Amino acid sequence: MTALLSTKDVHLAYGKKEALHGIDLDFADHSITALIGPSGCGKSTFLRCLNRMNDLIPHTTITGSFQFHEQDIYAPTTNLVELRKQIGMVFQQPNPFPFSVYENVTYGLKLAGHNDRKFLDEQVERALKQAAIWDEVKDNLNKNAMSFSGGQQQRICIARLLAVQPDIILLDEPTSALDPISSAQIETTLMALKNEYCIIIVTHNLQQASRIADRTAFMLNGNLIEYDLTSKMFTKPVMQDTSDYLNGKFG
Ligand SMILES: Nc1ncnc2c1ncn2[C@@H]1O[C@H](COP(=O)(O)OP(=O)(O)OP(=O)(O)O)[C@@H](O)[C@H]1O
Repeated sequence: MTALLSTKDVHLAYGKKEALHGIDLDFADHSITALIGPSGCGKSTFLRCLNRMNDLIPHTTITGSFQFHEQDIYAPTTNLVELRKQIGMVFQQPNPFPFSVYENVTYGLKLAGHNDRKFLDEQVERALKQAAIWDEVKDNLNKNAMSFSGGQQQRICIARLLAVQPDIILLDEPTSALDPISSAQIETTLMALKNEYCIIIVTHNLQQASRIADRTAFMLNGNLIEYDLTSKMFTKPVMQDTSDYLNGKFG
């Protein structure tokens, strides 16, 4: 596998408490990787390392290597705004800005200095189509994004991220606050997006991981226990802990 993003020996401590104990994970382009494991095992912490969201948490120490496009994500010269454009994040609770759909999707582009109306219109349509929400909002682009359903808001947030053409999409339990139909729509959207992006998703939903992820990483107590093709891990896990977790013995 050729890795777009490669991490080695990642340790993270919140104050004196170490939450990640040396994680090595490679992520391929054009694929979905799921991070699974019981509550508190460090999935979200690890995910947030990938676009330096943990930098915002005081007293956090991070060591290890994070190579992305042959660049060290934690190099002092890294431009964080640019990094978070290249490695965007979708959260558990949909968090559109309290503006129109159009303003949400053009937000990052305008920040980057794009003002040409035709260009912005094209990008809005492209991003909303990629996020599979265009048909539902195309006649209401000036409506407040927060007036849509939770599932629609989540897809608007995905479109907002896609507008700035990221390389990697991080998702932290993006469907756990949604109803089953909205969750299924997001899963279908992600399956289509993986043809163009590297997608990394934290999920508690093992069925979801088995449905959409090419590879799955199982974490436990801040350690990476097993990482493999999802089809293999879910049928023939190597480690006993993985087998026990997948069989519902804990977690
Ligand atoms: N901001 C923080 N400050 C201190 N400790 C934290 C912080 N965030 C997480 N932790 C601790 O780090 C460990 C890993 O938490 P994390 O949220 O990454 O796990 P998780 O696997 O994503 O859990 P969940 O599935 O419940 O979201 C836990 O012990 C948690 O209490």
